[in-house]
Amino acid sequence: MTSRCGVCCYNEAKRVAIFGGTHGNEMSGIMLVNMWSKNEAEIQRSGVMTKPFITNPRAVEKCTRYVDTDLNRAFTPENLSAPCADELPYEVQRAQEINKMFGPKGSANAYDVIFDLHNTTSNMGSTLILESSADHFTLQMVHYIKKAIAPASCPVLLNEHPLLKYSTSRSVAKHPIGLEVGPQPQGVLRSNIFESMRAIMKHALDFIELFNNGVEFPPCSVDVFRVQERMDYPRDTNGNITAMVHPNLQDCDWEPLNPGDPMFQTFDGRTIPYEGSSPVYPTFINEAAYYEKQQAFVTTRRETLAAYAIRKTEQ
Ligand SMILES: CC(=O)N[C@@H](CC(=O)O)C(=O)O
Ligand SMILES: [Zn+2]
Repeated sequence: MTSRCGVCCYNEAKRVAIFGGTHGNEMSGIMLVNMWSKNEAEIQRSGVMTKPFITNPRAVEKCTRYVDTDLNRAFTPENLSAPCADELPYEVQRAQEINKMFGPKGSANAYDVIFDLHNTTSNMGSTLILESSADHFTLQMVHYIKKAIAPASCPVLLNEHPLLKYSTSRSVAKHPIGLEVGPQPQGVLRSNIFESMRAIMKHALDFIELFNNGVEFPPCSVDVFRVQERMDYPRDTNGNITAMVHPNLQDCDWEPLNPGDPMFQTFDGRTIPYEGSSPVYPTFINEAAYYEKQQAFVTTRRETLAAYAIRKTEQ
């Protein structure tokens, strides 16, 4: 809501959750959430209730992405309204439980903010994932985090593509935000990745505390990478991949890929170039979990979003 003076007012963010283990083999987020569950001091802020929570305990137990189906695709209206039944896939049942605890999605009762901690095998660094360019609270938050961790960089991935957007665990909150840090192999804990995640969460919670204390954040602009297109590996008629990510592209997340640049390399050494008409910024390059999703990487375009000034609604 914009008031007459052009400031966007949002309610205080009193209920905040930090999700880990939405994917059971992404270790840094899981370890942080387990650590904070034992000792909450580090994530406590005045006037905020912050709940660390393991979203997919069975997958964590098995150290696998999921048991029956991807939990981070399961928060669809159909799944959330399906009659409860033991025959439902485990993650659909779990999505219903999470929706009861932290939602209901889209309602006034839902948690204010949910951070969802993920790790990627891609060389993406510390990436914040937004689901809406119209949420000025999260835009201001990522602006604050980017400034706080500079000169280290913190790219923002905006996933509001009509077809490529999916129904995430965090989407039950009023203000969902994903944190994706890599590279970290599946099932592996790397101290540098763990510490990067921890630092970003510190700044994110500091922002919420300032906001709740009545600080007004002035209008600002935020550079984001908007999801454009899913690029699959070349495949044969049986669906088997016939090429790999080209060495020139491997690990080059967020760097421009120009028309004609090498994209894939076939097993017999042939180069397959990128044939788009203009430069794009690839990310999630060679993410292990995306082979099954027919995705070698996703292309993005750079965009600058305008964030309105925000402050808390006066009670
Ligand atoms: C590697 C990985 O799991 N990435 C997440 C991204 C996100 O949370 O939006 C996913 O596909 O669900
Ligand atoms: Zn994940």
